[in-house]
Amino acid sequence: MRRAYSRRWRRSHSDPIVVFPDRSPLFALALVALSKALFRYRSELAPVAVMVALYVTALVLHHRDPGAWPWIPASTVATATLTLWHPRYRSEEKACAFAAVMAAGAWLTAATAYGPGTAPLPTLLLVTTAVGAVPWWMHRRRRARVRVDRTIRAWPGMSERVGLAGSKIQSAVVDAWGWRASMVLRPGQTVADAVAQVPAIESGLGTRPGAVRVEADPAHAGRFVMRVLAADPHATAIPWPGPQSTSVADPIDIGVFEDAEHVRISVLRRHVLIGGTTDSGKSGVLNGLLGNLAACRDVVLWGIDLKGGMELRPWASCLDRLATTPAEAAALLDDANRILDARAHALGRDASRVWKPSAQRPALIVVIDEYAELTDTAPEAVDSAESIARRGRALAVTLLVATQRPTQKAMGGGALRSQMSTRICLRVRERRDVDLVLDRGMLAAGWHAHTLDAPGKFYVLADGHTRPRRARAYLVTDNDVRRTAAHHANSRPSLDAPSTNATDDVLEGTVITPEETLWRALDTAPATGRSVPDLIQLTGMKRTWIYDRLHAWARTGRAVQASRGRWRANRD
Ligand SMILES: Nc1ncnc2c1ncn2[C@@H]1O[C@H](COP(=O)(O)OP(=O)(O)OP(=O)(O)O)[C@@H](O)[C@H]1O
Repeated sequence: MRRAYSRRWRRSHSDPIVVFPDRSPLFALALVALSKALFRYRSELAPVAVMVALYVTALVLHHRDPGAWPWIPASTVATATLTLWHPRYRSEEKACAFAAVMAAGAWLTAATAYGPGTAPLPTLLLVTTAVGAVPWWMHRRRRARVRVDRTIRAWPGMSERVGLAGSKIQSAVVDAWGWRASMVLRPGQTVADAVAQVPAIESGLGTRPGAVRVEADPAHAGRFVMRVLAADPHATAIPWPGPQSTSVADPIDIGVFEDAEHVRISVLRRHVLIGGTTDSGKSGVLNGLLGNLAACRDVVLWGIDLKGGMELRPWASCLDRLATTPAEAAALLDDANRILDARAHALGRDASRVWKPSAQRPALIVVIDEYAELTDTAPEAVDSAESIARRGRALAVTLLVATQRPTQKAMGGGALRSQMSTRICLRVRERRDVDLVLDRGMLAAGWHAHTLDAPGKFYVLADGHTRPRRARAYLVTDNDVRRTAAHHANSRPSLDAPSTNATDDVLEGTVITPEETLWRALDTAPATGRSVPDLIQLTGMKRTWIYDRLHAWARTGRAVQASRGRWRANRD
């Protein structure tokens, strides 16, 4: 249940004014203190107020018309049923409200008929109120709302103590993880002032460190949103739900924000930069993206992994090409440029402006894990990468780049980084790295990636994500990767004819996919075939992967089992 507190709230919740005769100051002071306490604890005292109201109603009804009691059960059932349809309540809340209305109605019926003072009705009322009050008192969001009410009331004084004197809470919303408030700054104050005061605000509100977030309001320099988290929704790893995308045009769900909203980013026509220190979860984010892209029939995936293929090898069966040495990487990027030329030519012929991906004309995504390795070991490839970054968008050739620290040197100059329109910043070691990954000025605007405290936590700057909101990526396990890669390996698309023709003349000598290696091994096998252990060693792939391909090719007559456990190409 969400509830907005606005100016209306202030009008209807202003402190009560107590009027009393000017005779006894002590009595007057006691009355003021009591009425203030009753007002302050009105939410906690609500069950007692309901009990008193029920008793008085029963007293009046019993004295006026005790025979009217049959009307009460009918209206009770109608009211209780209405609570079940309330759209803002969750099912447990509806069940509690239903039970409370039914119990109150039953008691009121009996008390109207027999009189509220007739035993055991008073005892029953007391016991039922006490039992019914427990879930009310324990209710997490009721307590959160009360805390928010009190904070709003205390803010004028607190704002001075936390260094934001004159700022105001304009409205507040309680949600599943805590609450957030629209704040108005005093003229002259800036969001940067609020960001600088975050630790003081946390101390003033009495929260744990790290519970308060400040987000600028893009529409007004004198306003911001203050997010207060009662509990950290990112405290534990969030399991990967598996691939959700079926087309490269679908935004990919890579994790969740703190308010449980999903983080969806587009990779079609948008180059992606993933930055973060070692062990911050870069490969996890890459795996989440690859897991979804592997399930899409309109994108071909190429990979460059200069850490010996450690990160991308598990996806080999879904990658059309995988480069693991600097020479292979340079050749791969060269080929991607040839594809760009061929596609540009094809588009010119068809008088089209952009390459629209389909299963027959797939997009091409080049994944580069640890870009700094590429600039270090294959500097000649940097121009090719930059050319893809500059020209690739319209031609549906996209880069997905991960790096530990995207300095000018590591990125081979700033040209590539400036083309990356989607930035994912995981934990960085130094404050200034935030501006390196995201862009200049982002640290000052509240994108505090240096304070992220667990792997997989990140900030994202992309279309539709322009505020500094913390998110956590799904945890993609090795098992998830194995299962997803095996599931989609046989249904990957091939490049379109213009793209294939553009690279055909240079493919000789470049790295080939495990599938191609397997086919060559079968094609050159002796008449007695090659053993499965040999095929495993030649391709570097698992037994199940080998058998999946062999059986698929055997079904189409492409390969045959020469003898038990030995296979070759069908030459008949
Ligand atoms: N989203 C996540 N949730 C929880 N744990 C995660 C998440 N992502 C990664 N981890 C854990 O963090 C550790 C490091 O992750 P990962 O290898 O992805 O980091 P990295 O930044 O790629 O590291 P390196 O730079 O050394 O390659 C792993 O043990 C992994 O299980």
